[in-house]
Amino acid sequence: MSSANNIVSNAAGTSEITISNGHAIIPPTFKSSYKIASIPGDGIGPEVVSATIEVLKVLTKKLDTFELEITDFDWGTDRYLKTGRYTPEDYLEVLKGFDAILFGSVGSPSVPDHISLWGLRLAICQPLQQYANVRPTRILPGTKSPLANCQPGDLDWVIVRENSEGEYAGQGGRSHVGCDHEVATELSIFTRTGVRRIAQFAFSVAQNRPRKMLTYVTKSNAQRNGMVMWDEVIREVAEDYPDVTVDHMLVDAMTVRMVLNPRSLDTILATNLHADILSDLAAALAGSIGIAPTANLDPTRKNPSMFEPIHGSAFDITGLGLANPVATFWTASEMLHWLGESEAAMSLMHAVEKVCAAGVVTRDLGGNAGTKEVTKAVVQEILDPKLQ
Ligand SMILES: NC(=O)C1=CN([C@@H]2O[C@H](COP(=O)(O)OP(=O)(O)OC[C@H]3O[C@@H](n4cnc5c(N)ncnc54)[C@H](O)[C@@H]3O)[C@@H](O)[C@H]2O)C=CC1
Ligand SMILES: CC(=O)C(=O)O
Ligand SMILES: [K+]
Ligand SMILES: [Mn+2]
Repeated sequence: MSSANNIVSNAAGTSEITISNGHAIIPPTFKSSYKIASIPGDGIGPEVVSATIEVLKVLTKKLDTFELEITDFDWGTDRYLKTGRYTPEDYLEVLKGFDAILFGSVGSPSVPDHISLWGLRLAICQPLQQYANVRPTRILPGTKSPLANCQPGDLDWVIVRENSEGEYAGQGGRSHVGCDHEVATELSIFTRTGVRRIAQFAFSVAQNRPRKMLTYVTKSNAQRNGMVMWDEVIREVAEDYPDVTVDHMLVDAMTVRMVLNPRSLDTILATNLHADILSDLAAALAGSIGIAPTANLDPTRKNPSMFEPIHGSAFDITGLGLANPVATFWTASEMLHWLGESEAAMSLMHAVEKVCAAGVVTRDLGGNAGTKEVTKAVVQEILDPKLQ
């Protein structure tokens, strides 16, 4: 039987991992030192990843309970332009030697986006079976939602995104290229196994959150095959989680509900494409895409999982020192939870929240601090003897 586990962000703003599939339990393996592969990538990726590594070094030194052995990889567009590949050929074997991967972003104005995305991010997530993409979103203290009357606590969601197939399966092709009668196909692939495993995972997440609510999102009116199978499989899986309240939304109406009734949502399950879109919307509703984290998990723990901010390379602000590092700090906190280092994970989030509450925030959140000022403030909070 496949197993699922979950990252649970609770309403108090802390996270804890519970690992369960109703039956199987796969706890993390505690170590005195974890091997982390750092892949900063392109654009603002290196800016936010280096800020995060600085913060992690201070945190681990202060706690003195475990070490992070961080190895930096230059995999990205510069490497592609020089060698024709984003990674070395044996990159999967290399990554399998690590406990986790910390990723920035991939994408550059000098390479078509589909080449860069498939050359690095998807080339890692899909073969490593990181099928569960987990995207917690909430309004951090001291920051504001663009929604009128939406306070911290009114928007506290975890979006679970299918991360291995669906609309991003990569199947399709182009014929008669360049001719008037050119035809291009983009085939979505939905497997019963793939839907079942992500549904089990999402139900576990919902079950471990205080409200025990799952909203699943499809488009099973217009799309009458794959999406209808999604609905069927989710209803089957729901029978194993009788304590979870389930409801269903069509994706178009879901955007309306997210904006008009954020309190009515808790855990959200959607396909690769739908959840990709909904989670950028969720981040914006929580204040900025610059705060939102992602975990790309292989819940079986056979392969390392990968942690990244949900945002991309942000060409418009690259090199200006304006990138909000909070998304990657929160990402690192999720990574620590996954490794089982929950105390460290919570300390990091407490420090980030105190800095946000004090108004030391970047432009995207309405402040005037740069990446460096926010990073310095978080480091100072971590060093504060009062920080738990
Ligand atoms: N997982 C990944 O590596 C992803 C890569 N991409 C790639 O990134 C490139 C740019 O994509 P876009 O669609 O422009 O999305 P994007 O997320 O890079 O940027 C969208 C907007 O959000 C702002 N933004 C993003 N992160 C921010 C941060 N930390 N602080 C402040 N503002 C921030 C940007 O300045 C921009 O205005 C493309 O090549 C795309 O394929 C996009 C999304 C995810
Ligand atoms: C590629 C992209 O936008 C994402 O993974 O969120
Ligand atoms: K990213
Ligand atoms: Mn995205």
